[in-house]
Amino acid sequence: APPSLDSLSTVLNQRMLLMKEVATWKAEHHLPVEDLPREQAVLKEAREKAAAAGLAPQSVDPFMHALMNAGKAIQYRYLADWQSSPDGAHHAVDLAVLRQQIIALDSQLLQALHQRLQAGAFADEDIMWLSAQLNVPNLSAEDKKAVLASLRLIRLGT
Ligand SMILES: C=C(O[C@@H]1C=C(C(=O)O)C=C[C@H]1O)C(=O)O
Repeated sequence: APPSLDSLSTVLNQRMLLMKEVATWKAEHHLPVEDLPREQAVLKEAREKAAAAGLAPQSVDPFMHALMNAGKAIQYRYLADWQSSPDGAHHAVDLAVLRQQIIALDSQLLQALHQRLQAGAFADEDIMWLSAQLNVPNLSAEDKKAVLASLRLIRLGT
């Protein structure tokens, strides 16, 4: 792997894999996928963690939006699949627990990004390598591209 991209790809996959669990909870509790107040809270937390990790806080906004858009799209695809054949045996994990895990992963993501950017800007090979590593069920090629493109907008803090 190119330097310091390993943990970035691992944590990105972990965050997107959790979307199946989130969708399971929402299906059981008849909750909508999109929760805009929650997205605001996630974004605010990400800016604070970005600043603490040594990144320019606003520069992570497009990345966080792309991640949350990908996360919602993954959930919608699960819910569409379960419409005709419910995932009956699966026991839902509490949404509050899942959200704590998501916030913890975001913190790790921002730290990994800081480490990576200290070694230099993302090169085309880095993006290609990451693209091959991101393999989560129900993640579309377009959503993956948007997440990867937004990575290049992240800047070190001053
Ligand atoms: C993951 C969730 O679903 C959606 C995606 C979010 C995210 O990726 O952080 C946040 C809020 C929701 O719009 C959630 O509700 O926690």
